[in-house]
Amino acid sequence: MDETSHRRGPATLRGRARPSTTHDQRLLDERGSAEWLHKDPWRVLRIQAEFVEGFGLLAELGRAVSVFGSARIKPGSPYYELATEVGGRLAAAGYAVITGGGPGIMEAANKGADPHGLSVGLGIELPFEQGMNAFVDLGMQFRYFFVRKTMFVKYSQAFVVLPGGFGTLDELFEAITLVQTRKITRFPIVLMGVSFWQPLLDWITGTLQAEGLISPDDPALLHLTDDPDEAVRIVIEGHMNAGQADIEARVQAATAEEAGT
Ligand SMILES: C/C(=C\CNc1ncnc2c1ncn2[C@@H]1O[C@H](COP(=O)(O)O)[C@@H](O)[C@H]1O)CO
Repeated sequence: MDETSHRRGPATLRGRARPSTTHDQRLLDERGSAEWLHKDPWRVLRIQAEFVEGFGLLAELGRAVSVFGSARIKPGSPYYELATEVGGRLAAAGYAVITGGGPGIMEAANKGADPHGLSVGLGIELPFEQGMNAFVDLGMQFRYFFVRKTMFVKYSQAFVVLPGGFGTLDELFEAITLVQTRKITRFPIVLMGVSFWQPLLDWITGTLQAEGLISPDDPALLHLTDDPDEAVRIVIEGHMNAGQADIEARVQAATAEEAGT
């Protein structure tokens, strides 16, 4: 590294970006202001603590499915009832049901799950006061969206997505991207509410696929249904395939290890 460069972990800082002091200088030599306490590097510890608490809380969850959907859909609406149904059937099939812990579809899925199995809420701190919905058995309130999103993906074997707005679309497209890029494998994504999602699927095939922006196989990453039983069947089949693939991978690894010794 030349003299005009500065290395900070994996980052290279040159020219204007080069700091005028070192970490040691800032640690040992700075006096007075406590401003640094509010700066980003310090926040990393809070972020880290949130990961540790989340991993600790959910480590023994067992199999689980995350259910996403609008915070604004009210009890009594058909989508609320659908979410209650699918939450109940997933729990009866032995899956913990994880939601964002809020109102609307989240509350509906927790409500359906509650009498049959474990009902989980991963809430998010918002500018307005909002508690966990009344049907959450195991809950945690997160400060950071990205930490919370890691928990949904890490501790679920599938996502079920009901109609929603930006928050729901964000959660859906993150999951599709993770599956498409094989960061998570054998992970069913079920869209419930055919008339709501069909226009999006038409755009995905008619525009994204037609313009070569996704692979021809990609639209098949999404399953579409209005039937809670079919949604649960897709989840269970995906899970069984994942189990089979894991067994095959372990057999292959063991065979390779034996051959090497
Ligand atoms: C808007 C209202 C409450 C917001 N409360 C939320 N609590 C927990 N999780 C939330 C909340 N809002 C959004 N989310 C997450 O995004 C998805 C829903 O977002 P959408 O824009 O409503 O589709 C949901 O799955 C959550 O994970 C007023 O009551």
